[in-house]
Parts: sequence; C-alpha cells; structure tokens
Amino acid sequence: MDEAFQRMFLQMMFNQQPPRRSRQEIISKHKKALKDVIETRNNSFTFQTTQGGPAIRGGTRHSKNIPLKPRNRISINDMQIDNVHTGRFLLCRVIEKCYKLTALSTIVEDPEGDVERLSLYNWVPQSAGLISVDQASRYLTVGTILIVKNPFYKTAADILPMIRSDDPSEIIMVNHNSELLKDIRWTTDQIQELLVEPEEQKIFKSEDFQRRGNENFKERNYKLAIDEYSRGIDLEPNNVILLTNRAQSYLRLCLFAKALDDSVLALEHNSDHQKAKFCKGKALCGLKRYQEAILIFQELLKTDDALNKNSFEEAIKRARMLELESKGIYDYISIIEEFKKNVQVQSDGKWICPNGPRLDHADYISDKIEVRPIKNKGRGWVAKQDIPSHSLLMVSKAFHVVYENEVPPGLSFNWVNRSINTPAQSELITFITQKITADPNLGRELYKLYAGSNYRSENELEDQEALSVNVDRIENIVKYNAFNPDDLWSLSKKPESSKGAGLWILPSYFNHTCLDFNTDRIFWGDLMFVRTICPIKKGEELTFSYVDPMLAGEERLRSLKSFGITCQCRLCKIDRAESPQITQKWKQLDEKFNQTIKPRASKMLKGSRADPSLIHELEKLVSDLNELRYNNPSLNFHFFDPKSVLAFAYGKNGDSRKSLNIMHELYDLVRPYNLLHYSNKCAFQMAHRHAELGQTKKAQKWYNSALRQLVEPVRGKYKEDETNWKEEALRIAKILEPELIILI
Ligand SMILES: C[S@@+](CC[C@H](N)C(=O)[O-])C[C@H]1O[C@@H](n2cnc3c(N)ncnc32)[C@H](O)[C@@H]1O
Repeated sequence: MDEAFQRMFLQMMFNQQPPRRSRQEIISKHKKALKDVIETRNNSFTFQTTQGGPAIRGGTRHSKNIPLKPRNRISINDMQIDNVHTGRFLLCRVIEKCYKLTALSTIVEDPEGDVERLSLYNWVPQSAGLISVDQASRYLTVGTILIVKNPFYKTAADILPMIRSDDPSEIIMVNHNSELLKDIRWTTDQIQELLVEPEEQKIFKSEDFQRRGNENFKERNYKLAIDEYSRGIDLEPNNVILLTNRAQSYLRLCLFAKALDDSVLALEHNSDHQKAKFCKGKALCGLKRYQEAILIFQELLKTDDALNKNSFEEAIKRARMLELESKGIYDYISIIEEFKKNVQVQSDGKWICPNGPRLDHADYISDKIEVRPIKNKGRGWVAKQDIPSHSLLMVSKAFHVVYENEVPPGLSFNWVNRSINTPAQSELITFITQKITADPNLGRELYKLYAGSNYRSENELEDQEALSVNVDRIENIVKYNAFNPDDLWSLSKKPESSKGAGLWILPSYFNHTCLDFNTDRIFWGDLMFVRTICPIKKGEELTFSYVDPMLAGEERLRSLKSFGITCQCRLCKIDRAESPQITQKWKQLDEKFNQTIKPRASKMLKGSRADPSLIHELEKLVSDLNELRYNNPSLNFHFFDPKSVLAFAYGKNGDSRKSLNIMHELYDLVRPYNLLHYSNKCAFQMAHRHAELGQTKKAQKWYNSALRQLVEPVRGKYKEDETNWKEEALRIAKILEPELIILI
C-alpha cells in the first residue's frame, strides 16, 4: 500500500508517469495476484471502477474498421500511458493464466517480447460468481493470440500501467494459421523458457472446439460455448453440427437473428438436418415470423420422428399463442400463474426455474400511439387518437434484465458520470455489451435511447455508430432508462423491495410525472404491460411515474435528479419551494414512524389488540404530518402508511367507525391521482369494516370496486354487461393478493 501511495503521490505532484516494469517484475506480480485470488475466493464483495480516464468520451474512439495492416500495429513499447491508441491494434499472445475480479486479467506479450497486463471488462458477468483461476482461464487460454483494437494503455487503480479494454468486440482471437501471422516472428520463441504451455498449443482441431463448446453449453455458459464453436467453425466452415450447436447457444441467449443465420447455413449444407430445422423454427418465432415457423414445425411433424413428436406439437401450439399475443390477445391467468411458479427462489437464492421469472411471450404495441418530440423532454409517447381507459398500450419483453439475487453484492464507480452503479446495473451493462458484441444489429434500436447530454438522441444512427459496441453509451443508456423490474407497480412485489435492473426498449420512451400520470406499468417477470388508467385525448402525452409518488419531497426530488429531471408537476413545484424547517420536520416525523412506531405496529398486526399508547402516538404523528401540508391538504396522500396503520389499529380495537373514516379519507386522497396500488387496498379495508358494521350493501359495493381496481389494470376493463366478470376477477385476484381476498 505504501508503495502504491508513494507512486500516486509522485504522479500527482510531479505528473510522473508510472515506470515501465521489467518482464520478470510484471509476471511475478501477476503470479502473486493469481495466488491471492486463489486464497481469497471467499471474499465476495466487489468494487469496480468503470470507464476510467479519457478512454470513452466522444465518438472518435470507435474506428472499428481498423485495417489489420502492419502499419497499424502498435507494440507495447510504443504505447503512451493514459492514451487510447485509436486506429491502431496490438498483436499479442496470452502467456499467463487469467484471474477474474471484476475484469478478466492476464499477461500478454507482443512479437517484440515486451509484456504487459491486459484487463478485459465486460467479458465475464459478475453472476458467473467468484470463478476459479481455471474457470477464468477458459475464456483466454495460455497461447491464445489476440488482436486488441484501439488499445487503451492506462494507469490502473494501483498506479501501475495496464492495457484495458471495455469492449469485447475490440478483441479478436486469431487462429495460429492465420494469414496475418505469416510474417510475424515471436522473439521469445527463440528463447528456451518458452511460456506457452504445450497442452494449449495442441488444441486446433474442430472436434476439440466442439467438445469444449458442448461442455460449456451443458454448464449454461452459452457465451463461452459460442466462442468455442466459432473457433471450430473458423477451421471448418461447413460443419453442420458446429453450426447447429452454435445456433442453439444463440437461441438460449435470445440472439434470434444469429441463430437463424447459423441454422440456415447448416441447412444449406444438409437440408434434412432435423435439429437445424427445429432451431430455424425457434429462431423465426423469436423474430416474430410465426407463420414461417409454424410451417417448419408442421413439416417436422410429418417426418416419422416419434421421439420428438411432442416437442413439434408443443412448438406449433406455442407459435400460435405468440402470434395471438403479438396482436394484443393474452391469456392473463396463465401468464400470472406461470410467473408465480417461476419467481420462486430456493434457499440458496437461486431460482427454482433455471430461467427465473423470464417468460417466453410475445411483444405487442398498440397502433394508437407513437413517439413524438415533446417540449423540454426530448421524445415521448403520444396518443394518435382518443384512447379509452384501461386500454393495453404495449407489452414489452426486456432487452435484458438482471434480478437482485443473481449478482454478488458490490458497487461500481463510473468516473465519467461520477455515479455509482448498483451490482445489478453493472451486470446489466456487461450483458448488454455482450449481446451487442454477439449481434451488432441489436444496437440499432438500443442506441436510439436517451444516453445523456453527451450523446445526441437520434432516431436513425449512421451504421458506423449503430453497429459498434460503445460501452460508455450503453452505461449511460442504463443510467437513464433502466427500470427496477419489481418496483412499486408490480402487484406481486416481494416482501422486501428488490433492486434488480432491466432495460425495456419501447417503454423507455415514456416520460415521467409524479402526479397526474395517465398510464400504469405492471411487470410479470421480464414482461412489462402498460395500460392507460384514464381516458386519453388525441395528441395527449402518455406518461408514468419513474419514482414512488409517496416518497417524501426531498427523497423524490433527489431520485429524479439522477435521471437529470427537474419535474414540473404540481407536487415537485410545491416541494421545491418548501421551507427548510418543513423539510427537516418531515424528515424527523418520517424517521420517528419508521424507527419507533412501525416495528411496534407490525407486532400489533399479529396480536389481538392494539396498545392504546401506540394509538395515541399514531394520532399525534398523523396530526403533526397533516400540519406539513396545511396549505395543500389534497396532497396529504403522502402519509398513507401511518394513517392506514392507525386505521388498522382502530379496527383491531373494535372501533370500526373511526377506522372506516380514516380509510374513506385516504381513499378520497389517493383515488383522484390514480394511485391504484393504494386505492384498492383502501377499498378492501372499507369493505371489511362495512361488513363488520353489518352494512352488507356498502360492503359489497366496496368489495366489487376493490376487485375491479386490483384486476382491471392487469387484464383491462370489464364491459358493463359482462355478467361473469366477478368470477374471473376473483380468480385473478386470488393469485395476485391472496391475503386481501381471504379477508372478505
Ligand atoms: C427514459 S428517458 C425518456 C425518453 C426521453 N425523453 C427520450 O427522448 O428518449 C428519460 C429521460 O427523459 C427526460 N425526461 C423524462 N421525463 C421528464 C420530465 N418530466 N421532465 C424533463 N425531462 C424528462 C430526461 O432527460 C430523462 O433522463
């Protein structure tokens, strides 16, 4: 540490460059790091920094089509510290085993015999966990020859130099018999202590790559499997098995266009290959070409393959269902049931279903809306015509989603944005980077999303930009567009609010407002359903709230700031103008409720009666809270939690009437703002209290209203004359909120 500190001091004071280290020094430090990693694998907290230094700013860095000509090659010795060598490439080979902390780190040498450490970010997702040195070394085996495009030679956190790459598409693995290496002589080949292990040099046959690909496929490591099959395909481009296996791996990663390319190629070489045909059908389904897919599955059904008959029939059924869904026709009950089953987690935190709550259903977009420019907000969704309340606007499947239980704890710091990414966000960035690397065409839609003020929001990007992997842009897109997949509006919220992160492309064009929003979003696993919640006029902008409107003013404003939003809604204007004394008081009362009253209240919920002193404290708190919104009583809905606890406490002690009054008051506060999540809870409580008071008709009225408010945001509005609505609503409600339904 002292040594690192000294170096940092010298560098800061005298702008001294980190010293070039000898080959031996670099290798022995790496070996020590390997040893440390092996010994400390039980330390699971990670802290990573991303996008250090000037590497990423501006678009100039992305000269992807660097001609691999000798004049563009740069040697390690010629690299300048803290410089991105744009338009150049480093030819090097891996000479040491890899380890992975946040990046994949190894040592490379160039033909001149100079060595340096190489850190590859976004190669291995954190969910791969604390992988061993042997596992890490499978990504880059010793002896692998690499091209690193636009190498960034930088001072690392330990103030020593390293070559860093954030973008997997800038690394090319070169086959040993490549033309490119024809005139290259490796200086160290003449030296006795050759570092390349013979075992690694041996593997050049396509069968070896097939075997290694299959092993990775079995372990669900599809990215590695694809890399291995690709190296085999480089050697044997017509190998149908390799092509089909790679197609299958692409399917697992939802890279449907790539899967289609491979299966079509495989079928060109062997037009009867069943597995290739099946992959082609699945890929077509993923690309929403359902009729073509159905024809393929029907053709397969005609063959006498009794073993796979069921799979073919199932595939036809599924393709038909997806086709209906793409027209906006969904079987909500079966989707919710599927979700409920898949979302279960085992004691070790892993999903019961290997895919977790990621559901295989089709996207839908209403033709009544379009993206238009919106004053002071960039772009946003607008109604092209009048739209009734509770209409389905879109169903969007996540581009990618990472759930909280899938990543180890940790943080990552973005030096350019000066912001902290949560573990799920960092993981999302890595996965998206990998997806775009594997299929650059996916960038066309993704890169149109808002990426902060450094990037222009364009509806069409030049191919050069659209098809490149720009990790900084991806990171910014995640910053401004990521959703928490189980945020406030998920009716099936887990008990503790979770911190996942996901990207949904089309819903990312909805702008925010804290109050008076006119749409609502609901997540079923990785599917987001967006509906109108009131009648919409032609030309009206469609919005939802990015944050929980119930959050206290200061916290809400801070959260919106992270999106770069100064919200102009009524609530924000009032909160921004609030005096520091009121803000302080609010904070104190909030703390009091959360720290001293809430724990006692949750005990009360389990017990038979509420402690009178608790009721007294709650009454005092509620009266103090009401004071805070003295000038704007209609915005008192913020204090929903303490008020509903008080209502519940009255109810526990048999004071149904007092309880009912508070619930009515709360209902009247939340209903005008379409805070459905809260209003349906009030309505159920009111039904319950009226029933206690023997007011059967009123109880029934509130019960029906609560049912509708719970279920209609999910499945759409029931028609006036729909007589059996209640039967279906109850079925859905029992899956959604079993505790509430039992009450009545
Ligand atoms: C998820 S994007 C929404 C779509 C974005 N307007 C676009 O053009 O792509 C989020 C960004 O939109 C802008 N935005 C959203 N709601 C806004 C609001 N109420 N006021 C101002 N800007 C807003 C902010 O720049 C924010 O970072």
